[in-house]
Amino acid sequence: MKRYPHSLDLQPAIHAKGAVRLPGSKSISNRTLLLAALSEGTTHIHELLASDDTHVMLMALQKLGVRWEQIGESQDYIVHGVGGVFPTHQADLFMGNAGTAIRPLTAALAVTGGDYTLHGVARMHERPIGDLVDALNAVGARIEYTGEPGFPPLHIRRGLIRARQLKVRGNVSSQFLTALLMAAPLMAREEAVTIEVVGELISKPYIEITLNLMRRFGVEVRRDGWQAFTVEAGQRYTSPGAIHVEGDASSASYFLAAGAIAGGPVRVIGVGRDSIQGDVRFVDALERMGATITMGDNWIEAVANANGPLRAIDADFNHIPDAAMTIAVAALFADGTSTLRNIGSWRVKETDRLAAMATELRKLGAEVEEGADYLRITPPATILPAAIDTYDDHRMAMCFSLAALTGAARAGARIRINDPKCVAKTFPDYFEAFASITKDELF
Ligand SMILES: O=C(O)C1=C[C@@H](OP(=O)(O)O)[C@@H](O)[C@H](O)C1
Ligand SMILES: C=C(OP(=O)(O)O)C(=O)O
Repeated sequence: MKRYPHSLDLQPAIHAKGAVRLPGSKSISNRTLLLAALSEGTTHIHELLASDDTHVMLMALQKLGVRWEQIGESQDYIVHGVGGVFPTHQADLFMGNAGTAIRPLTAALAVTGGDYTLHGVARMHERPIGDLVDALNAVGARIEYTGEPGFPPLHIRRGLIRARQLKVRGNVSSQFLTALLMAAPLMAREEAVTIEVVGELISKPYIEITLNLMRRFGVEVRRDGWQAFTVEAGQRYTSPGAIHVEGDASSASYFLAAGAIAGGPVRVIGVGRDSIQGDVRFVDALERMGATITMGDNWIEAVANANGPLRAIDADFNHIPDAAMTIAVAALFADGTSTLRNIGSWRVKETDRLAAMATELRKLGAEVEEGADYLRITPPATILPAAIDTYDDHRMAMCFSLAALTGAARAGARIRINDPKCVAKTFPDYFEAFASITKDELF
């Protein structure tokens, strides 16, 4: 893994320009690993993400008796599927802070049966999982909390699943529905399984990623809008042979925003117009702010507004909660007050992102109103020098690097990023990639 100093001083950079090859998508990587493990046959995964979140999934699968091999030094892996039953029936699994690992694995392990404990870093033990546990225990799973009720660590024992109809709340995290969907074919051996969503579902595009990958592994899901999802009996995961992981669209957001803020063109390679990741819709927000976006099959490019600064934006960001953090920092460069709405889920992610974002934007001189589920950001006349705390949140480190661009340069401000190594959760080489588009103006 990368070694970064305790803090990183970013020199102001006037222009951002260049091309960046993206690391693999976290959401696709961890879903693909689990589906490949559960399926019949061998799957060749191309360009898996190398990061903390995929590492914990790979290690967990290994402990569960799933065989996989990395091809040389590449990010290509071969996973030998176990056909729906993990060989090891007892394991203690460390899940780091990876929501895309702990939630789907909890459902899969509760259904396949065995004696398992799942735990993570301190923050993981503050991230809710109660809606998923309730949904599973209601149909006969035996999941217990070994710490605070509603949160990991968890102890899973063999239960007797009687699942025809499951109900899950969708307003805290979409990952609970994703977890149940991925486990549903394992429950639907003899009878169809329907999962009903209770109340509002947030972060909807992530469910499309889940359904898309399940289909590629041979399982069709019938749906009634966002309310109910049915897996017919007798469907099994089967390997598609090979699968390629797209570049990460959330990771793309930092570079595209850099192009929109500081001239461009900045191109990201690895994700394009046919992406299955909802976060590619981040470009709609950048366009509304005045940037020019061009998309190819496998790339996206951003150029700044030629006629003046970025325009302020007032929009609902529920569909792209991760990339929306990038907009919050881009708002520092806009011509007025921006409002990011419907982002309440920020409070239960790597940190309380609403509070963290408000605190750190204020250090740079912005006026910030922090609502229960919104942020209103008025940029300062000039960005102040500041040491940005990152709260062990990779996205705080990555999006605040943008504060070192043009506006800051005029003020001569240095931006310090504390604890930059937290980017390892999804993008260990982030700061090298960021330096490459600002060339020798940074560091
Ligand atoms: O399913 C996924 O891959 C993800 C869903 C989102 O979480 P929520 O559904 O909790 O908003 C997102 O923030 C997370 O980074 C990845
Ligand atoms: C919320 C995030 O992660 P997780 O998959 O752990 O929920 C994120 O990457 O921004």
